[in-house]
Amino acid sequence: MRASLLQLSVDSSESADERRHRAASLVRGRAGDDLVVLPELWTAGAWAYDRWGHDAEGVDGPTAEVMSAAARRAGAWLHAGSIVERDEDGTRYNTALLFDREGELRGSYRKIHRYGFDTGEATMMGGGDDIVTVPTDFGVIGLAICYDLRFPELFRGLLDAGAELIVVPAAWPAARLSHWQLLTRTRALEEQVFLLACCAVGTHGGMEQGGHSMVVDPWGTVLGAAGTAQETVTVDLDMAEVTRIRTDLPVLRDRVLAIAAPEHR
Ligand SMILES: O=C(O)CCC(=O)C(=O)O
Repeated sequence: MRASLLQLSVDSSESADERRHRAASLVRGRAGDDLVVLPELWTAGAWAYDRWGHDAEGVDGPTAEVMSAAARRAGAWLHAGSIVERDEDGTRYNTALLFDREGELRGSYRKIHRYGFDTGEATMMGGGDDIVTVPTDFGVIGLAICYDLRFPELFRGLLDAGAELIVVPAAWPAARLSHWQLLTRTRALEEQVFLLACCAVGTHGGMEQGGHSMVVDPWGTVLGAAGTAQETVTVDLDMAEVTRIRTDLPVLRDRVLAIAAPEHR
């Protein structure tokens, strides 16, 4: 299967609506791909806290509408990155959306681990509760977002739920690029999955986002990587590699589940 990461520039020079239409045109141009991926919170801006109230929307809001149409036009599965979701009670979430080739919303995931410690997302958004995997015609996709990369237990949960390919949209700070490069490879290697990590570039809200989107195979090898400009990374993935590597190097079979007992948590 063929996948593309759209490493989008997200800065304060355009409105959410302008960026939505720019992103949609990039997605429409990916006809022939099986999966297209966008970064985290690219509509409002992950670091533009002052925009979140204005740009928050439902999972059937303007981003979903435009992305659904773009997925249908490209004939590809579309991981539309994440949006600032506002639910009917007014609570905001950082929510990833996954559309199928017909533009149907087939999965949504509310980011479980909120970044910011005592600021930003950690105080302005609610956290999700659910591990989400979605079966597709090329394999089972697991969903995670940015800061989630620091929490291996989520990725083990995705593995146990059947994930063969994990998609991670991000707005990772450039200042911690080395963590990004280490964690993406580590999560792919430890769960023996393909990991598709799509980061934004550009500066807004005083934060430079690091780019360096990458695709890592279940052996931990980087199959494709971007730099620091807006660009597209396209890779061909042999999904049979997941079973092959899990069979040839059967470390997952050697898990000792007793050490995950609740008293040790
Ligand atoms: O963990 C980090 O260093 C960055 C996380 C982050 O930027 C995010 O979750 O939005």
